[in-house]
Amino acid sequence: MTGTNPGQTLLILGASGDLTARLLLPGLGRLLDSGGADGLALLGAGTDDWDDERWRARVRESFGTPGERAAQVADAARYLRADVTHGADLKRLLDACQGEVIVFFALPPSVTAKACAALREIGVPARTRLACEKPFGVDAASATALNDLLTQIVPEAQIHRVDHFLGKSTVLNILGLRFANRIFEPLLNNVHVASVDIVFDEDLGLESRAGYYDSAGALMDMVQSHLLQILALLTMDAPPSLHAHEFRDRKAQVLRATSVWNDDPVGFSRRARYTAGRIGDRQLPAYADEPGVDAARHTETLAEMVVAVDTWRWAGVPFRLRSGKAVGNLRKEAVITFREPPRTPLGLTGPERPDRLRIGFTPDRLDLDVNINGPGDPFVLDPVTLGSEFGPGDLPPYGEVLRGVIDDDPTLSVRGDTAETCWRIVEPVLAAWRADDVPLQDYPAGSSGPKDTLLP
Ligand SMILES: NC(=O)C1=CN([C@@H]2O[C@H](COP(=O)(O)OP(=O)(O)OC[C@H]3O[C@@H](n4cnc5c(N)ncnc54)[C@H](OP(=O)(O)O)[C@@H]3O)[C@@H](O)[C@H]2O)C=CC1
Ligand SMILES: O=C1O[C@H](COP(=O)(O)O)[C@@H](O)[C@H](O)[C@H]1O
Repeated sequence: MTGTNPGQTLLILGASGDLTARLLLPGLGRLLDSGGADGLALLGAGTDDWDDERWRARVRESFGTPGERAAQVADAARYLRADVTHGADLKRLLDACQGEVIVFFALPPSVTAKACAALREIGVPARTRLACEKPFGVDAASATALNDLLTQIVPEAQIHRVDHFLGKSTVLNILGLRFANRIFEPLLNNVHVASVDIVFDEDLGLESRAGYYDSAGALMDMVQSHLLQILALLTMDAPPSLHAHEFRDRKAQVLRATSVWNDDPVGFSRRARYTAGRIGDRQLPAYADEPGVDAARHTETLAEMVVAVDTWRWAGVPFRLRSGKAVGNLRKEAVITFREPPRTPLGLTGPERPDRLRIGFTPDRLDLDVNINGPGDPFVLDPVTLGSEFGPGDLPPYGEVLRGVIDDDPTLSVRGDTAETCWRIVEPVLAAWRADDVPLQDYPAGSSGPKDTLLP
């Protein structure tokens, strides 16, 4: 144990996995060195025949260049071999924990469900927290079943459904942008806003994740989870405080009012899959030819859908959501496009483009495009862009997420009912795609995406 508080053990189920190595441990290392997790012990578990030393080497490698606090935790980390779907193995793991237990399910979703069923049988120590990765279920029914199972193990307040986008400082900056000044918030409604685009196009391809991704696809992987969370932050009413219950109530309200535009999933969704192509100096094979992919599944690597947020404030404004893999021109931003001014005085001429507020998620920026008088002739309009960089956050997203779990603060986790609501929003689109009512388009890796798009 390190630190001075009574202590907690972070029990990572799936210690040898990709999520643990690439995201979870680096976030933990930074959190430890910031002083945000004193007294934490680390126990890894998995089916691999590792010992403490092998696990400590993995932890150190993922911590990068740790400071003193993180190095201490790495040196004291322990590993136990276990099949986490077996109650007896889980009991052995829980018995090896000191202080309060945080169980992080860094497991394939089907294994998580089995591990939860086993935990329900054996019970867990008081105040145990459960941290579940996305995807949370595969549809509304399975999310409801998983919620039922989890709440038979611990109360809802001790369940953290992780969405690492909510730990991104740029995403959280939406709150400051909207609610810490008088400039933007009065304009964010259907009187002034024509449309909103939330786009997360990545240049990454499958990256050897067929085992998970081929049964998920872009709609489940990104839109159902992360992009709907961004939509909630952009559309919710101001919460009186950022306490978990108020913040999560506000998000839940707008998501409950959200549905496919015109209730028409065929007209207002698009799906596509990348073919072979080049991105920078990388040559990507067609998604369908990637190892582990079953081409007949028709898994989409790019998804688009348009939703309505049917509230007084937002009725009539289309929200276009899109995320794609292997896209050439990176676009990771939310763009709020304003309506035209009611009238431009006669005598002012020149090019006009819509006023836009752009919140960039990578790079982390804020840009406001507005029409004003430019240099030279004062009667000729000129579009200008006023921009600013958001400062970097103290912690990476998984550091923020882990801080919430360790501090027993569920603000940045997704509430059970909201997880189900998000499935309800996308289910009509999933059904239309399964019925083949929306054609699966192609786009070459490295291109800007499919021809038939719902984005302007
Ligand atoms: N990787 C990523 O970038 C992201 C992943 N996620 C989510 O995180 C979760 C884990 O994903 P990822 O790390 O990529 O998956 P991996 O397949 O890389 O890792 C899964 C881990 O679970 C272990 N495991 C499987 N079955 C058992 C079992 N019965 N008992 C004990 N351990 C078991 C595996 O060990 P072994 O191989 O030895 O069986 C492995 O260490 C998934 O829900 C995924 O959706 C979310 C966001 C990003
Ligand atoms: O959860 C996921 O997010 C990443 C994108 O998030 P980033 O923080 O790494 O930019 C995405 O690539 C991945 O497919 C998805 O599972």
